[in-house]
Amino acid sequence: MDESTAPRTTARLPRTAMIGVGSMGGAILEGLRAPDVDIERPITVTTKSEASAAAFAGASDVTALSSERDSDANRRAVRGAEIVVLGVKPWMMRDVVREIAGDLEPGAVVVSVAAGVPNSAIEAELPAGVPVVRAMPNTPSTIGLGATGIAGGALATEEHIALVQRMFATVGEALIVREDQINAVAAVSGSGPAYLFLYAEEMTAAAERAGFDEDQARTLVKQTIVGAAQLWAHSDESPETLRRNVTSPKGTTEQAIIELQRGGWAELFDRALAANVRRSEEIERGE
Ligand SMILES: NC(=O)C1=CN([C@@H]2O[C@H](COP(=O)(O)OP(=O)(O)OC[C@H]3O[C@@H](n4cnc5c(N)ncnc54)[C@H](OP(=O)(O)O)[C@@H]3O)[C@@H](O)[C@H]2O)C=CC1
Ligand SMILES: O=C(O)[C@@H]1CCC=N1
Repeated sequence: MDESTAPRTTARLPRTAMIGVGSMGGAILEGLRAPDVDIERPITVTTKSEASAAAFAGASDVTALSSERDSDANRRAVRGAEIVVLGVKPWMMRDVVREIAGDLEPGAVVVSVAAGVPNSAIEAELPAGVPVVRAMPNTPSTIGLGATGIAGGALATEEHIALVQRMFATVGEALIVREDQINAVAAVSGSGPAYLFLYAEEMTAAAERAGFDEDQARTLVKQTIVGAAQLWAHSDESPETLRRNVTSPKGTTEQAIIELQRGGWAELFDRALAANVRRSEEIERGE
């Protein structure tokens, strides 16, 4: 573990509100709801639609409010919260921040997970002195295996950043980075699960073309990806060594690897990551 990652801790996380619990906010929420996570419960969450809030009906650990049913839902949710996690789309962020600005508890830290929204843009909509921290998580947070980059804004102290790191460390690895690295975190790990799922889709389709039925192809590919990932997780070896362990000299893997390397992966990944970062920069410019 890098020294900028936080150890999992047993200290209780304070009262938390989450504005927007869709794909990403919902993944963080599910991670935080794990029985071994020590957090003040209930966690208050808001959604736009009543249908999304209704999914939490009967839950004792989550209070869900929708802005469709209650136009004050977001303002109500942040009252009493020491951490406010904003999980709405980037282009909704400014309106939501303006909406809650007057109802934040003194000392509350505002955490945005939005791509392409700088801390300064959020700070500009808040009363003077409210600390803001950016986090760039990913969806495996839902099972406690997330990877999150964290960068404090101008008013965030080491304690604020440590608190946010502690929260995200309960749902995976949480690294403190510079804010100018957040777009690259989005490109690598924020979006990263999608690249792996694309690999799974393409590999499954190739397996079907090689003669397996859909179920067989899915089983072979899924178990290979999950097994290889677990093997890496349980090993001190580099991916290169683990790859070489599969690749017998003059064997079959070697031939496939030669073909794959002809695809120019280094340039391909450079281009993909650069396109991802460019999109964050466009969002930042309001495009
Ligand atoms: N998806 C990912 O893997 C990642 C996403 N992010 C960032 O996370 C943010 C959210 O993305 P994602 O989760 O994919 O988006 P989703 O559309 O899945 O979720 C958005 C959530 O916001 C809610 N919402 C919309 N408007 C309001 C409102 N006015 N008040 C309260 N809640 C509202 C929606 O409610 P309803 O369900 O009712 O519509 C939904 O719960 C984005 O800023 C994105 O950049 C960052 C890293 C990874
Ligand atoms: O695609 C997106 O914009 C978000 C940010 C990182 C992952 N998903």
